[in-house]
Amino acid sequence: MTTSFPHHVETAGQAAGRTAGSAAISCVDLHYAFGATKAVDGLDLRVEQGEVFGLLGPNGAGKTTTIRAITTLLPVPPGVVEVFGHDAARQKMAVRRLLGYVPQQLSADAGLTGRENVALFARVFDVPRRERAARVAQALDAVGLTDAAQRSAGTYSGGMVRRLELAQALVSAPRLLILDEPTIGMDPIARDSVWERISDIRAGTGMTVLVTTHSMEEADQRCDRLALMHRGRVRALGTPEELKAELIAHRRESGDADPRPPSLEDVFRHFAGSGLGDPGPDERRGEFSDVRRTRHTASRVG
Ligand SMILES: Nc1ncnc2c1ncn2[C@@H]1O[C@H](COP(=O)(O)OP(=O)(O)OP(=O)(O)O)[C@@H](O)[C@H]1O
Repeated sequence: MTTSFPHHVETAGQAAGRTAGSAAISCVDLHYAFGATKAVDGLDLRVEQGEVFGLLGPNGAGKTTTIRAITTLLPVPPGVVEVFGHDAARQKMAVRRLLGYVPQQLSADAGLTGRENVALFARVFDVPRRERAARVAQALDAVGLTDAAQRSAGTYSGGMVRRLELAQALVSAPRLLILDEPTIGMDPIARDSVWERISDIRAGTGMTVLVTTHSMEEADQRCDRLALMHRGRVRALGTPEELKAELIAHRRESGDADPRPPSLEDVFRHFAGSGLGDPGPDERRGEFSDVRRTRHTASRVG
């Protein structure tokens, strides 16, 4: 991959508000409830600059709610969530300018071409008009969609749709990329292709990545550190190897003589009381309509 992806350039105002050496993401005692449901219940989280950080947990653990708080889409009190030192309550626009977000819901429009979809995001994210065409072309190139850019997104395979959504998130050259289940509905080849694109871009820009996934293999292979969420809190935190070592130590202390080296699945079964596993029917390359079925559907996709 030869694409040189642009680095995020801070304005003077952004730089002034940023704490030197700040974490990419800091959440301190984050709470969020939907009525009586405590979706996030005292979450502490620190994601360092430049790492690929995996947020794992069973359905309903609070991962998406946490992401929505970080992306300023849910209201949080001042002083609780910071992104590169910017307060998500007081400096919403500064936070939004720093991040690219690929939500679970489809964000590509089937009726537009690939290029039009990315151009739309360039406008929404305020990429300067004179840079737009070049940045859209770079983003499409970075995800390997240049040749398909003139085709309608409705003709794309599931893997191509996800790469298109990645291009949409990348067109603003984010310092923090947030991916909510980026490879759901993809076969292993399409999955690897998405991660290779992300890895290429990170190598050029140092971009931080926060990802949620139900795939243990993805978490093990792609993430520098992981947090396991359960019932709105972080229950375990560390590199995949540290988490496995923690389970071995726990087995030793509790007299459990299981001689098998633990897998991440074992770690999560231990901390969350149940396994995570991949959602079943997604191990195939889907068409646009399949992706739509396997993910929550954005209302603007017909
Ligand atoms: N808009 C909402 N209204 C009411 N309850 C909600 C809403 N969004 C989330 N919840 C509830 O909050 C809790 C946490 O949900 P959340 O979507 O954050 O979990 P998650 O870990 O992302 O789950 P999944 O792996 O299924 O995506 C769940 O009990 C969920 O039902």
